[in-house]
Order: sequence, then C-alpha cells, then structure tokens
Amino acid sequence: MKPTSAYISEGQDIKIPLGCKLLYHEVELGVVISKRCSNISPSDASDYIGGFLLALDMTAKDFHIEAKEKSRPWFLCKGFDTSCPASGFIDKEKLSNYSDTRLWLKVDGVTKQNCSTSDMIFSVPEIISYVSKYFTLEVGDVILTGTPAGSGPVHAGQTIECGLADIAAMKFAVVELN
Ligand SMILES: O=C([O-])CC(=O)C(=O)O
Ligand SMILES: [Mg+2]
Repeated sequence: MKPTSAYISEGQDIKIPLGCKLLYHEVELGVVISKRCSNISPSDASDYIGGFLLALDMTAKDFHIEAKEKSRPWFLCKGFDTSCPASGFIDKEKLSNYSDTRLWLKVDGVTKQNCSTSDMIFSVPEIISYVSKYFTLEVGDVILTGTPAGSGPVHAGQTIECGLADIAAMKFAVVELN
C-alpha cells in the first residue's frame, strides 16, 4: 500500500528516505480503476479498467529486508514520500495491447530492466480480480502490477529513465532527503 503522498510526477525528485542506505528501483505497469467494484471475476475485470500509468515502485530495500525478516508490514519500505513516481494517465484505448507491451528502465543511461508485460506471472485481469476479493476498489485507485527482473540500487546523483513502449517515458533524479 502506498499513500497518495507517495506520488510524484516528472519535475519532482525521488528523495532517499531518512536512514535508508539501499534504495531500489522497480518499474511497473499501473492500472487505474474506473468504477467502484468488489469481488469481480477475471473475465469481468476489463470493464473496470479506465487506463494505465507508467510507475516506479521505489523501495527502501534495507527496510524491506528487515520487514520480511521480522514479519513486519511493508508500508514504510514501499510508501514513503516520493516512492511512487508516475506518468500521466494513459487512456485504455491507447494501450489496448497492455498484456504484451515493453517496459524498460535505465539508470544513468544503462539498461537495468527490459521486459514485456506478457512475462507477468498473473495477468492484469487476474490481479484486479484477486485484489477486489479483499478490498473494494474505488474510482482512481491504482494497482501496480509488479516489477520484472533487474530491480536494483540507485544512489543520490543518479537519474532513472523508464518507458512503456512508445506510449510513455519519464525521467527522475534521485537526491538526498535535504
Ligand atoms: O518488492 C517486492 O518484493 C515486491 C514488489 O513490489 C514487486 O515484485 O514488484
Ligand atoms: Mg513492486
């Protein structure tokens, strides 16, 4: 879970959270919900997709490792301020092939993540259906669908660039908190 205060858009910087020594990038396809829904089947899920976002699930990996070891919640390691850099809204008509679209990420110009959304373990409709069995989804809710291989560290002074096919691309600087 990420609070809405985690969102940033291009022009804002990714800030390393207090005490974090290992910040990881995760490029992800985000799905934007268009209608309130609960307990829907995978076959009905596409009726509830309004569109998509290109997003980064920035993760304080050292906090994440500790949370996993101690069976603690992930809210802090995934939800701190600036942990969700996001593109503008991409209408679903513009991304009809969302289940086979290239997602890529570079750090200082070097490719770190590059995959097709067809490699996802669970499809977007399966993910929406699963989440909706536990949480009522509201208009404008965003579900990040998981990151491909290659997630890794970024440091202050580096630049992350990422893209979704030729539909969206964005660039963010990583900076110290102050
Ligand atoms: O960081 C993790 O372990 C889980 C996650 O967000 C992903 O796979 O996208
Ligand atoms: Mg993730």
